[in-house]
Amino acid sequence: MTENLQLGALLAACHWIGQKGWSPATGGNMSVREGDKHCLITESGKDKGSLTAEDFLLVELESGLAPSGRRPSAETGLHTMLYSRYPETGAVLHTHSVNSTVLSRVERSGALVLEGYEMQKSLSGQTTHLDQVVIPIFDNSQDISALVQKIIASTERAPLQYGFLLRGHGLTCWGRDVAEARRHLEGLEFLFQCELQRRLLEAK
Ligand SMILES: CSC[C@@H](O)[C@@H](O)C(=O)COP(=O)(O)O
Ligand SMILES: [Zn+2]
Repeated sequence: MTENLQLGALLAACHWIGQKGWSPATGGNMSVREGDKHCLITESGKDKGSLTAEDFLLVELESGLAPSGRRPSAETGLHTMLYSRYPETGAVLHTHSVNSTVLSRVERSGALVLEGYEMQKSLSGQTTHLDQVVIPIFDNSQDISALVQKIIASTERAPLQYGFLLRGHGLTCWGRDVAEARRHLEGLEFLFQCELQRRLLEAK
């Protein structure tokens, strides 16, 4: 296998995520596309803030299995679903920040709607604070296959863009490459913090 040129950028992103406190206690998982049929994803149970290249496993998109026999992330199915259904996806970041965990519970509906923020433009394709950015929220489940099926069913109503929240669990976001996925993560986390503070201050 030739070297994946995105892996260095992903490792740097994982270390940055660790420093931000967005993947505490082994939470989170990260991956990059490796051609049409594979991705490289974090091994299950690793501390995501101190990963090395050896902690990434080659996984088949179709089966979700690692030919090496090692155990990929418990949430591999969410990554392989994104690479399989959205061929432009090049990198996926799943994190467990306090803000994404809390906001996904405070908002009880099936989506977080963000509007009025200049930083919405950190998301590719967004050009104005006047538009609405809709981040779907799916109820958390330990049955990742069932969760993937629910998410796929929801895409018939609206295709996924940028990211989605799992209630009480965290954020999964992606991009065409690591740099874009990282910008989406940082932009969304900024927006989540603004939205939580706005709701707190405006609460009667
Ligand atoms: C710290 S428990 C978190 C896990 O259950 C899971 O949600 C997670 O994000 C990390 O799982 P992993 O199998 O290491 O990829
Ligand atoms: Zn998780």
